[in-house]
Amino acid sequence: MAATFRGTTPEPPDVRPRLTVLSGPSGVGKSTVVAHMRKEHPEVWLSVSATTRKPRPGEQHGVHYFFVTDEEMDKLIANGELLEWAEFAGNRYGTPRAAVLERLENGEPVLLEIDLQGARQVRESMSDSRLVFLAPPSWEELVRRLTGRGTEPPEVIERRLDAARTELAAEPEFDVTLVNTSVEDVARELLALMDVV
Ligand SMILES: Nc1ncnc2c1ncn2[C@@H]1O[C@H](COP(=O)(O)OP(=O)(O)OP(=O)(O)O)[C@@H](O)[C@H]1O
Ligand SMILES: Nc1nc2c(ncn2[C@@H]2O[C@H](COP(=O)(O)O)[C@@H](O)[C@H]2O)c(=O)[nH]1
Repeated sequence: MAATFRGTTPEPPDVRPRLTVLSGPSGVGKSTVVAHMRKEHPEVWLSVSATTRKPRPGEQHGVHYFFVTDEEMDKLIANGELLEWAEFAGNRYGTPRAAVLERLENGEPVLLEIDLQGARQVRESMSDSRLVFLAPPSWEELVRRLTGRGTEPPEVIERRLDAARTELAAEPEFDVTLVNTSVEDVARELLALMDVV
């Protein structure tokens, strides 16, 4: 486990946090790690976000995201239905509040995969949450992964890399950093942090 952790492994908190936030720059591998983890541990509940982004090939409404219009997103925000929301690289994203609170009330492990702005909002509103930063092994590898995924045109990749500079500088704000060198190792470490294994 020590191979992937950076910095000091935190002391266990007095009360086990049940809400885990996974954040990190676009393309670092958040979705890949979460998918790997949930293949063997489907009991880890991942919040499905709402977004104004258009679906990528293969993405399904209600599975990967709730794909909404700008007007629908306006309403979700105005009605207080989002636990947090942010604009990221030209699109808006938000976490539906009710589903998260319901799972937490049932004592289920809950995972959010969101950007830095959202992570900061959750830290303010849910003080017992644990914030995990997923870091790339290097800047060059991050660029390679984001470009190699082939889902965004060059100008969107540039916007995401601009955001990545800010996100990487915010690493010290997080409780734990995991370096995504190996998907299997990070998935195992995340499960351990969530007390799932
Ligand atoms: N440890 C790894 N080694 C090599 N490639 C990886 C690793 N983890 C993820 N990848 C690859 O990097 C690319 C980006 O991964 P992924 O889409 O999971 O990133 P993400 O952080 O969820 O991005 P976004 O925030 O844009 O949604 C994918 O092509 C994925 O296969
Ligand atoms: N603040 C929030 N950020 C979110 C949410 N859902 C996803 N995200 C983050 O947005 C970027 C881009 O995602 P992509 O699917 O378009 O590549 C990435 O960092 C996600 O983690 C959310 O509900 N709130």
